[in-house]
Amino acid sequence: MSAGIGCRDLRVHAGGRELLSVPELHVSSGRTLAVLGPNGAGKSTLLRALGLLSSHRVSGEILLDGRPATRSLMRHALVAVLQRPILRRGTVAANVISGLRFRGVSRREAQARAWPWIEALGLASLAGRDARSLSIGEAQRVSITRALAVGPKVLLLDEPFSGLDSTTRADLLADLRAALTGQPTATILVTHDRQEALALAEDTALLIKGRIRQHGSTAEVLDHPGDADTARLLGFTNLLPPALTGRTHTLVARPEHTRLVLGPSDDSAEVIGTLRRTVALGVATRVDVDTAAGPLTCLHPGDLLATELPPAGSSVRVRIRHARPLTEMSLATPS
Ligand SMILES: Nc1ncnc2c1ncn2[C@@H]1O[C@H](COP(=O)(O)OP(=O)(O)OP(=O)(O)O)[C@@H](O)[C@H]1O
Repeated sequence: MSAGIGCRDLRVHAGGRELLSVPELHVSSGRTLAVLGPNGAGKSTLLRALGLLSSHRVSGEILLDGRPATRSLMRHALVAVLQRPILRRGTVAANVISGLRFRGVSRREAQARAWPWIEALGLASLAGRDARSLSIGEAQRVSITRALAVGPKVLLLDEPFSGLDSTTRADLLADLRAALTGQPTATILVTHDRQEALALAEDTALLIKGRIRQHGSTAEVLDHPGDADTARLLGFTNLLPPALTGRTHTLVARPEHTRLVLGPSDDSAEVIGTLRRTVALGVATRVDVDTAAGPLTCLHPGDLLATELPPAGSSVRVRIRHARPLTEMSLATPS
């Protein structure tokens, strides 16, 4: 019996169509899985189905510690944190404690158990504040602290960082990762942001059109797209088919690894194209190039002077560093 949450032959239907089909998935206690996918991929559908929270037609098995989950078992095991924090009236401390109180823990014990989490998540100075006066970032921090204080077997996070500014998000991600380390919680983070997957999750599953296309360690999955859809999702937006490169596989590359060749060069790995447009982005300059096999985007660091770049319509050479072949990864669940 494997501790954690999982599913077998999970299918979800609504509105006369299949929204999700996941033959097998398992997240062990103590590990975090990021489910990364574009809008409409089925991420929230998967999360709700796993938590037995779905209002759609669901078939298959949801497993808690290797056994079929019931609603009552799941209610005790699970805490979910959603995109918009829902806080109760009262102070920050009262909100953090409320998760434990809701589970029947006495006030005295709830306070004793919640306080270390209030301190660990940096909320001590806000503990007496009215929760309704908090910023969205502070409110989400309270919501996450309330979830952690419960010590859940399963923690489901549905894009909880998406409304936060980048600094607040980075801080909360780091604090959450530190707080989860060593805890026997199986955590699933739904996100469309690969930086969040990198910051929080040891494992990542790529979900596209209701199917898991890749699943493995986060570092491996994020760097090894298996098809054009996953390449786009992971930021490898430049596709180079064999006809363009002479290689046996299609290669993919990130724009930041794709540059115009601005000086003389006889590098045989270059690609020929026509410069379509140049856009100054402040910290970088984007150059769009049309090739015989489709468009390529180059990203040059800094603000390139117009005089350094050839005019639109010029024939240009493009050099690609760190191109990756599209290679199917194993869909096996990581241990
Ligand atoms: N009741 C319904 N009937 C038909 N289709 C539905 C229903 N509810 C959701 N869907 C569809 O299911 C698909 C998956 O939705 P879901 O909210 O799970 O995606 P998501 O990956 O979480 O997207 P986002 O990142 O935009 O929140 C979408 O195409 C959505 O339109």
